[in-house]
Amino acid sequence: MDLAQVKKEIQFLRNELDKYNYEYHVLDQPSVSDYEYDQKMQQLIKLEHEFPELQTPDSPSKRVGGEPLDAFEKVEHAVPMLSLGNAFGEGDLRDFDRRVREGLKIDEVSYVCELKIDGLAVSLRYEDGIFVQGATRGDGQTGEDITQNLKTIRSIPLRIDQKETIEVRGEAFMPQKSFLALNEQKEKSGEEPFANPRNAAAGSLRQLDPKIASKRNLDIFLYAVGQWEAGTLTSHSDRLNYLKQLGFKTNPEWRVCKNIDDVIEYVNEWVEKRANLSYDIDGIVIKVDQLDYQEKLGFTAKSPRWAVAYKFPAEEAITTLYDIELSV
Ligand SMILES: CC(C)(CNC(=O)c1ccc(Oc2ccccc2)cc1)c1ccc2c(N)nc(N)nc2n1
Repeated sequence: MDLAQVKKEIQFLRNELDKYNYEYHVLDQPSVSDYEYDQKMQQLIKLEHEFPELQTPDSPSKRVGGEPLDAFEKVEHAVPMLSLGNAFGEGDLRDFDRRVREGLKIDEVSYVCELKIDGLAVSLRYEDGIFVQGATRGDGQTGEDITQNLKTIRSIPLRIDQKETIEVRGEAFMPQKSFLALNEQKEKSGEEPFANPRNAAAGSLRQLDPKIASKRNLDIFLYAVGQWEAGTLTSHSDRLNYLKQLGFKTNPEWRVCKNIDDVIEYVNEWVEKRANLSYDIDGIVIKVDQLDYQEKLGFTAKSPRWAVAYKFPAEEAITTLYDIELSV
């Protein structure tokens, strides 16, 4: 094959692998076998190895992790990653709603309720449609550059069909199944097991060697947009739909609630349903849906006045469950 044909073949393989990856890890609807996926990946890696000048940072071959880093670089977030005030009961939620309605001088305001995934907050930056940088939350202003590790999360798109610079935020996490398998492996090799999936996800993303992170089956749900010049949407729910349209994995359980009574109903529903999820959650995040209302309410020193995290009571039961699972 001449160089032009190699280029075409590489581009074809990349598009195929990106498509398979999206179907499997974002839609959970694979259209090819693992064997066929691996075959195509091996072909791509071989061609990129033979023609290193055709390597690009957004190739699906980068999912398996490159060389280990000596240290993580610091990253200044273009837009700070804020934290959330907490609510511990129905009274706190009604107080939050009252403060919001008084701040807006209106009688009823709709909210978006989202599951609060028990993982690690991260920010993903895309320039010219390419995933160029991923960082931890850090202190909200400065985080650590963990781009290489985040590239190994198969549900993170390495390219999106949007040219404006955009920063999206979400929670990286380890599914319970992967957590139990990892701890079994650690038990077998006499290593200290992780206490919970959140620590396992944080520990995996803090590995300097991306090949380790690549084997940890991490996943992510995106839930917010940070910097985005071209942002013209008017509600948070529209933004969640837009993130999904761009190819990001968003959590399917979010709901628009027309008032605080519906929010409380949603929260109570998930106190029960939480145990059936394949990942850990530690609460529900409630956000004023309309972006102009968010703008009007603004922020305290470190949190938005238009959002709150309802925290579930810390569960002994869950930890006991992991202990039982490990002991069998
Ligand atoms: C609401 C927000 C705090 C994100 N939003 C921001 O971080 C944020 C940051 C600057 C903003 O605007 C500013 C721009 C410039 C300066 C200051 C603020 C607006 C929102 C948040 C935090 C944690 C969440 C979580 N664990 N789960 C879900 N599901 N949602 C979450 N949402």
